[in-house]
Amino acid sequence: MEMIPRPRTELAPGAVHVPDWLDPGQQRMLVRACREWATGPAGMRAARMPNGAVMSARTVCLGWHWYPYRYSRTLDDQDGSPVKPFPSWLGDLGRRAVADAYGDDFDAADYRPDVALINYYDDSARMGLHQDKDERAPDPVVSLSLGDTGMFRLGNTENRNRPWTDVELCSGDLLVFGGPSRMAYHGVLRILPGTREPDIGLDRGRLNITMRVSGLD
Ligand SMILES: O=C(O)CCC(=O)C(=O)O
Ligand SMILES: [Fe+2]
Repeated sequence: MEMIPRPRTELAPGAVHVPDWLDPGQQRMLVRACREWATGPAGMRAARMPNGAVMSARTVCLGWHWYPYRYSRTLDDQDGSPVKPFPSWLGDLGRRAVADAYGDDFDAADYRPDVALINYYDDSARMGLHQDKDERAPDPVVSLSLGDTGMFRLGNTENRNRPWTDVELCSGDLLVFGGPSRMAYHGVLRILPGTREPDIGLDRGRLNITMRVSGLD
């Protein structure tokens, strides 16, 4: 947490950054949960893109398993085992996140995320600009950051060029992007090693949890 409070910011219409949304106890609890989800079998892996390139972030999924570029109930690009369940408490947290970010602008009570992607970034990992577009529902994406700060870029919905807004996502920060920003290109430019604070049980690197509504059944 910073000494100088960072303001809550609307980065673009429908994209709201709420710094320090999670208190240290909640962050610690989430790190513990991520550790459990990351453990094998069917643990974290670096997804392979259709062109053969391997992502530098490592990912584990809950509810629906994502691999480039679709969702499945089974880990088709790993051992074929069933995806880990999406816990209802995580959905509750996602609903509170949308309610806090949007206030009355969106009926958060109806927000029912059924997918989470947990990404782990080591010091050199990044994530190229992309859209989250394998979901079939228009609902917002909820993003929670833990550990080292990530330099995040929120672009426009048309292409990977400007305009964009760069923002540091620090441990405990919430970002919700929905509405007119739901299809915004976004990515992680770099990790700022050694910036994690407070002690939440993550010695290095950055965790990011995104919750989404798949629109699948
Ligand atoms: O790590 C982040 O902040 C973004 C992750 C992301 O964009 C994704 O998982 O699709
Ligand atoms: Fe994304």
